[in-house]
Amino acid sequence: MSDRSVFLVGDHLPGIVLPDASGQGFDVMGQVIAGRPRVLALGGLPEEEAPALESAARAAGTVLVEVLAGAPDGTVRPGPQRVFDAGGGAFRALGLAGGGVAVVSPRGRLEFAAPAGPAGMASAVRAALAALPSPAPAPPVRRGGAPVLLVPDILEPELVAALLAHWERGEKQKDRVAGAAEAAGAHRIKRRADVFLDDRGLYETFHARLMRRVLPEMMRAYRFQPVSYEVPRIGCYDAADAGAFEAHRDNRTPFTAHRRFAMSLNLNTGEYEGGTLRFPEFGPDLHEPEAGGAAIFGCDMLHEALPVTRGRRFAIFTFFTDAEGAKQEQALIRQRAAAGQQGIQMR
Ligand SMILES: O=C(O)CCC(=O)C(=O)O
Ligand SMILES: [Fe+2]
Repeated sequence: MSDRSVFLVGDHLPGIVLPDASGQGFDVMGQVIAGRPRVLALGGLPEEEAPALESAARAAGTVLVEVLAGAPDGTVRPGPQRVFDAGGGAFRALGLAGGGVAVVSPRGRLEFAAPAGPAGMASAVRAALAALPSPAPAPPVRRGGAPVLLVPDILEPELVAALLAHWERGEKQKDRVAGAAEAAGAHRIKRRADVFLDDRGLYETFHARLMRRVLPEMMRAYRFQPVSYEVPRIGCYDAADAGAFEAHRDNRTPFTAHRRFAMSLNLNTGEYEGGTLRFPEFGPDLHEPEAGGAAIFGCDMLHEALPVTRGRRFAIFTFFTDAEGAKQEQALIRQRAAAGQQGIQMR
């Protein structure tokens, strides 16, 4: 397995199917246990501690799984689920080649990974259990709302800071909307200063996060697999400018018809007032993912970014498309090139 298959904390995990003691496949991501935290003890637990740890895991609403190096041993015993990873692929993919504790979040992400040897394994499992978020108070019953996918923690704070610095340095495009016909009224609709993400290194890191943290969520929620997305732009809505993007759909011009899903990923929160996202066709709910998290929604949905009334709101935006949309988009790019308009060049 190459380095590319090593998952970082925060990445969405694919199916992890390993044989149990009798050789039967057990999927750590399978529907029988998905939706609960799963605590993986890679390297196994001391036999005398395993039953108590399993009870503690169960009491915490989690599933404890021992992942053992070596082939299935044919011994079925009470205690935690035991699975076998003879090739060590799961150990390496989780970044714990030498063993340790990994936690898979209810959402299906690698939430935590810490190396531990046999002597420290029991206390590492206890520490992981203690660090799990406590269960939410009475959950709300929803009877409406927009079909918008909210994905937290896509970008880590360092990457957010680098993107903000890129905006500071970059050439600002003010109030630009796709399509000449709308451009005249652009300032009315959109009051935002954008900088394209045209730095290759930053783009590549951003791309890697989308691949691991956004595409699997879009597949699960919408069964949609983008084939491409527009060059992302970092936007600033400034209260000084009554920054806002009034109600619109994202695919209603010849220049935007190829778009299928929009992503609006916040780069800061708590530093401005207003600036929330609203889908007026679906009621008054306001959406504001925490910094590093995004709202992803279909491009046919009417939406607006409410005016920023204090401070500045920063976010990064892109639009995903499918194979058919990508063809349309390529045709547009060729038309523009023929008319002497250069696209965005990566630096
Ligand atoms: O500010 C937002 O979150 C939405 C931006 C938006 O709708 C757009 O760029 O088309
Ligand atoms: Fe939009």
